[in-house]
Amino acid sequence: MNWEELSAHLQNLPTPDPRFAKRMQERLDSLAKPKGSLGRLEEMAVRLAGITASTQPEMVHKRVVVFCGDHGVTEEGVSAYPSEVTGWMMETFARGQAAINVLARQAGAEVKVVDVGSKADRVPKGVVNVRVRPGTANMARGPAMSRAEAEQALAVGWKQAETAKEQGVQLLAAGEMGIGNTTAAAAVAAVLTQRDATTLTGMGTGLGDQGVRRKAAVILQSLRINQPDSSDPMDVLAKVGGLEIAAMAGFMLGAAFYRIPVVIDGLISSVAALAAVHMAPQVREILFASHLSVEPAHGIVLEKLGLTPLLDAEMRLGEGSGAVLAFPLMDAALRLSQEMALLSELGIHSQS
Ligand SMILES: Cc1cc2ncn([C@H]3O[C@H](COP(=O)(O)O)[C@@H](O)[C@H]3O)c2cc1C
Ligand SMILES: O=C(O)c1cccnc1
Repeated sequence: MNWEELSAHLQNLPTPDPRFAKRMQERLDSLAKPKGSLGRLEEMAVRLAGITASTQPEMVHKRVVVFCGDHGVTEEGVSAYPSEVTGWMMETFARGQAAINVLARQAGAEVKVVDVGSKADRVPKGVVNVRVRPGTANMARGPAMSRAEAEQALAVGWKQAETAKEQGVQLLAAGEMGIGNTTAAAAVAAVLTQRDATTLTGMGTGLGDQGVRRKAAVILQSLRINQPDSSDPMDVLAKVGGLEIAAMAGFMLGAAFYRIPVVIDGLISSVAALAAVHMAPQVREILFASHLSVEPAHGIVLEKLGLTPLLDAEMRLGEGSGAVLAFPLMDAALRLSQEMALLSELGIHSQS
């Protein structure tokens, strides 16, 4: 799908069907428990019913897509690890030995790894090679990429949602790998939330206080040099974003188009979500926030999205790790709606 076709779809993304959401709420209210007592699990089941237009949504086929891209801004010393780690982790994903592989096995989900812009010498077997360019340019010196490249990366993500639909995937998670991407994510977050970049800057992979101060200065310089237009999310993604961030935004837009729920992960995927919502507000309706990352910008971004995270496990990994941890909670929510006895079967009535 080319950019013109894709952007035409953005104008009329579907919204959840309130009739199915209402029927699910009625069903939950009739189960053998006090009304509302399953809290956020109930909310999840209701939302899933609306998104899938079904009173018995099935989330059997689950997938996390890990979008990989490198960042030219690593030249400025903004990460505790070198860029080469992105390629090494792609190898590890392919061997099934990264944290995301373990957590996905635990959750009964597939892992799909997509190289949208790494600088790795070779793309490991099993990793989808759709590289738009080998890493972004250093955003502290000029735009990270051209608008056309950002659009291409976005289309890569959309295509992954389309493929998931064709393959019958019922639940998605958006993950990423890209050394330097907490810098890009904080920069995009600063523009889209209109907050001061310094307060949004965190340790990433493990910078100390001095490193975090330097990183904040690099973000401020990148914003000053590029002057991204906050009313134009594509401009923001191109100038101070990243290839995997743009791809994740496209993935979420595509998932909204195909009515597939997406669980977002930590800071980076949440920033991609915010960019997607700025392009098409309906995207929010298919998104679920999994956890609250240690990164200081994450809570602010989730608040802007209007989403409440399910877990706070003090994680700061990425890859989609927190997102797949939330998969079993969604399974639980749906099983409860399907397997519990009804109050009426037990002859129980509320007295209020
Ligand atoms: C071994 C390793 C595995 C990772 N898996 C995810 N990340 C995470 O760390 C990176 C972002 O942090 P920063 O902006 O500080 O570079 C991303 O690749 C993210 O996915 C990793 C980082 C490392 C070192
Ligand atoms: O919040 C995240 O997802 C995160 C934080 C630090 C490093 N990588 C990812």
